[in-house]
Amino acid sequence: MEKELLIEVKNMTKFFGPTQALKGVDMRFYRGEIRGLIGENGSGKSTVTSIIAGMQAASGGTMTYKGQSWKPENMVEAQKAGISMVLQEANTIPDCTVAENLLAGRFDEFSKFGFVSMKKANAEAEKMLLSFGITNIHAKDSINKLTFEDRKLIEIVRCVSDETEVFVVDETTTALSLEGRQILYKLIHELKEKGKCVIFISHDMDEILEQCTDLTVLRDGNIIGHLNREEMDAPDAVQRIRYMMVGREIGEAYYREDYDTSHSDEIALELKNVSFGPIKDFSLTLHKGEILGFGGLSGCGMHEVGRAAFGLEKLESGSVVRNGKEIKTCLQAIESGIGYISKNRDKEALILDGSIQDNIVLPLLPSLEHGTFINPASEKDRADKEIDSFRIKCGTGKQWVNTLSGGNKQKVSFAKWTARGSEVLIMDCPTRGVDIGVKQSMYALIAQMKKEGKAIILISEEMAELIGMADKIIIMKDFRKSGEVMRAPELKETDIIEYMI
Ligand SMILES: Nc1ncnc2c1ncn2[C@@H]1O[C@H](COP(=O)(O)OP(=O)(O)OP(=O)(O)O)[C@@H](O)[C@H]1O
Repeated sequence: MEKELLIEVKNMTKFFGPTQALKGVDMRFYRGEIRGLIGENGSGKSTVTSIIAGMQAASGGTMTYKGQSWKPENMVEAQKAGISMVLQEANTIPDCTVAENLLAGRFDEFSKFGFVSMKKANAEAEKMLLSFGITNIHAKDSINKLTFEDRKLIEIVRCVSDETEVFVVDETTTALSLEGRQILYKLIHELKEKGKCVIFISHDMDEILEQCTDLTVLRDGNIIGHLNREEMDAPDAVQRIRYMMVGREIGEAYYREDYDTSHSDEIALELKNVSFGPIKDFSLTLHKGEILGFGGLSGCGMHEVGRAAFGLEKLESGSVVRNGKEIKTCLQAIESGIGYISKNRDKEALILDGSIQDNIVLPLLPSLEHGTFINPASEKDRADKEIDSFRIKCGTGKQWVNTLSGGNKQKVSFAKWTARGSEVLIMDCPTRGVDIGVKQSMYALIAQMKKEGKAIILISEEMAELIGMADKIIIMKDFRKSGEVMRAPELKETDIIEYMI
């Protein structure tokens, strides 16, 4: 059957100053498809989709939507016309309830004589949540109290309505919990069945191959090619897609290949009977040369443990200890050689209105000081070294972080701790949003750090990442440790899931 064309993009270009993000892109999107978009960090995926969704204008080219010329002024216009997009970064309105977030811009529907009936609004919000199968979040909940992962779900619920014709998901899965991912997958398949179009951006090849009906590969602002479902099922599909993405062969070796779980007896960091909020009496010991993985479902407490280990949580009792000293603040943590890559990249990991260089050198400034003077040349050298080794796609280190693509921002939040030579690294979803080539280098770097005797806490929603990298995996459930497994060739995801549910 002939597919019905929904959106056509012709010869689209986009310039950001000297950077050309799109170099004459042609694309067609049809009803009833889940179109994957894949490509290295900075290849133009978010740029092209954000233009379709009205967030910014193209520099050149044309678009049609349902056969008519399409040039939206803003996201609201696009959303009203049926095109909505979930962004990579957190995008909920703080200090409001879940209902206020979900119904923002729609309160007229629930008001009479200027008075809003919150009862009706809350009932509507509750209905929306239920229709997505979300039962653990409620209309009256404060959005501030929700986890990062649950706030991402709220964004999805807000974006999709009966009127949605095109739903763009920009690298969202890695921000969700494992349950959140299932809700998203169910949703996109329902939309496909209803003849809508889903544009699905992801760096996870397995996810793309499982969920999408078609795939488009971008590289450096160009479309490199398309694959249909049959081509995606071919035995050489993964190799072919990788080659299209990076323009060279990428080896299979991805995670650690060794099974050596030995480490020094020396303790690098200890959490001793720590209690705060729902976490009660939690202890852990991290040794030099050890990679300690943490996994679990949404709200299991693993992200909170990472924060506490970096001095970000106010403890009710117990202590965080490194080298015999208590760590009570993140400043003390940094001074004692601890680094922390937060999952909440834009809010906790980066100074968005600052340069790449400033972000990278900030934690190591004391080591660059000569008296009261900091040599600008050494700042630049240290930053340039990290920009090179992480292949951060930018003009110069002076470029502001908020102009980088999502994956390139993630590289900066990783690079600032490697530049500092942190002895203990707490990584909360460190490879979030980075492409396969960089992921490979990050994993190699983590394995190298272990060899150098550095101590690593790896918190991850990716079970393959935990199995592939950790010496020991601690599984959490309901804010407690529910299980523990050791690295082994025969270790499978099901061995971990058993302790999660
Ligand atoms: N506001 C901006 N100012 C300057 N450059 C920008 C801006 N937005 C995007 N760019 C640049 O445009 C290029 C394409 O970025 P885009 O976000 O589309 O990449 P992407 O394929 O979505 O990457 P990722 O996988 O990392 O999310 C990058 O080089 C990026 O730095």
